[in-house]
Amino acid sequence: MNTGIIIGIVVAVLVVIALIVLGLVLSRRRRISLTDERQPEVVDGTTRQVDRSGGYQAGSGFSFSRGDAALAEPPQRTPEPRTPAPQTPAPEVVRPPGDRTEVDGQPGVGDDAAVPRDSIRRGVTDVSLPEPDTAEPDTTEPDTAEPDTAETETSKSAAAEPETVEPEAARPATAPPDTAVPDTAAPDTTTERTTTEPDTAGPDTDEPVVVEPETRVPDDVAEATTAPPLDDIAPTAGRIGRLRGRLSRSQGAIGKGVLGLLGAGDLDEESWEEIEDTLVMADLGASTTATVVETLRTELAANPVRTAGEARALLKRVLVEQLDPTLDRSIRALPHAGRPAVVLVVGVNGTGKTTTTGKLARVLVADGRRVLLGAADTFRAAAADQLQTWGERVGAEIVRGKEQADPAAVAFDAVDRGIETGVDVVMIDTAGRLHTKTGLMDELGKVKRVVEKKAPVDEVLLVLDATVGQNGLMQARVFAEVVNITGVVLTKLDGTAKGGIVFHVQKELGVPVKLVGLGEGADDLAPFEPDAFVDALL
Ligand SMILES: Nc1nc2c(ncn2[C@@H]2O[C@H](COP(=O)(O)OP(=O)(O)OP(=O)(O)O)[C@@H](O)[C@H]2O)c(=O)[nH]1
Repeated sequence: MNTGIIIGIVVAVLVVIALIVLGLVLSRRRRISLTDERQPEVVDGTTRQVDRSGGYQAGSGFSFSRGDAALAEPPQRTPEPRTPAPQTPAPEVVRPPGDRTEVDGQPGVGDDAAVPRDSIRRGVTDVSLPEPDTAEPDTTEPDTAEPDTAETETSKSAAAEPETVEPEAARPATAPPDTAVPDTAAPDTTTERTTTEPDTAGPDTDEPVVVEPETRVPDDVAEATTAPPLDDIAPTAGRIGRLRGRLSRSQGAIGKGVLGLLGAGDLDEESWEEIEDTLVMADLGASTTATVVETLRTELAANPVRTAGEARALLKRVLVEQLDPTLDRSIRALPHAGRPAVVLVVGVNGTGKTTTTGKLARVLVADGRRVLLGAADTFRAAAADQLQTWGERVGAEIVRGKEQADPAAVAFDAVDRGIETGVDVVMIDTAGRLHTKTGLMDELGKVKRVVEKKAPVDEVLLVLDATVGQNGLMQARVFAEVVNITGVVLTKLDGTAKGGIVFHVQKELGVPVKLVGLGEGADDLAPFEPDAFVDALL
């Protein structure tokens, strides 16, 4: 055969083979796969929370609502869609100068505190609780006084500082669970501060750090090996019923004590006095006690009870009435106007703010919400560590600052970050403060004002320790003056016979008790429901 013909045949065969291969490749590319091999695209620190809830929704137990204050301000930034959270590490939040509150012509946070921030550290945690004396003279200057000038000076001094922008980015962004982040964040963040930031005067004013454990992990495999295991969260519905036994001490006082007397038949004056004493001892407060006794006397005069059951039903009705079941006890923790809800948690030290913040975050996560925690308790490094652990257990991101950093700056950055990442709610844990330290209270007021430059604060939860009784009320009054409290959380009800404080607190403050802490366990938080609560007491 002619060589030319052979070459022609070979070329033709090669062309045919090439065409077949090309056809196969093209047909593969066009094929639509029905299996999603890219699940990790929606897995990050925040979407994990959604996955985690797995359709598990809170029942009627906890009630969440939208804050209406938000309607006033339009959204400043369009939040990102929920699922696509950043895959790449977002090591530190660095705000452009224009974003900082301190260049808004407003006073610098902490500038009017009685004790300057850059002086010796305030020993908040060392002061015993509670301190009933509220008469400490206020030597603090008004908010709007000096701060501006002082700020300008500190800004200048900061501007003079060398801006050695450094290897910060190379530092692993994810703090290990038990590592104190303040230490890792400490030295180099100062160099990242812009010249107009609030408290550049001191070395302690570092930029808040975002800790988002899960978002650092690129894919499922790595996540499985590095992310801490997430907690199982106890069902949120019907908790107060399940935790009923935790109220046993109060139960003995109010329930058994008063019921025993009521069921004893005709009551003489001595018996009524005993009932009154029992209620006062249980911390119902003089006014509520008087009303309860008066109502019981009237009701019993008209319709004497014949059985223990009737006595119980009467006492329950009278007590529930005192708790005003019509009050709105929903937690304003739902996003609105394209922004996350902002919940501020305040109270003196040791009442259980951090614990409550963590517990509530769990409930929200269980409800399928995306939560960001702001550790604005910068007075106590352990508080931020504690909160971080809570966050890691449920997969919530946390923004924290170095110890002694500006709490308002941390709170501001937490809200900013929450808006940026499109979470549902930002919960800010503040430092424990004593109402007798007026400067500290000023600072708390500022935290709220500064946050409100970014987004309205929807809920201010005052955490009160039920075991301190009446002193808690004094604290509450001072807090109510500084920040507009919208709800009370009564903690440690499991450790006291004075469950009656619930009545007193609500009547005194005119603010509903919304949540109760019934133990140190992660899920020992229950919504306050007057009917179920009184039921548990009796
Ligand atoms: N028994 C009981 N203990 C609680 C409850 N809530 C909180 N605690 C405990 O109270 C202690 C103080 O709680 P924290 O959350 O650290 O209090 P805090 O208000 O954040 O304290 P500071 O950070 O110092 O301001 C911890 O040991 C908690 O476990 C509760 O409902 N019942």
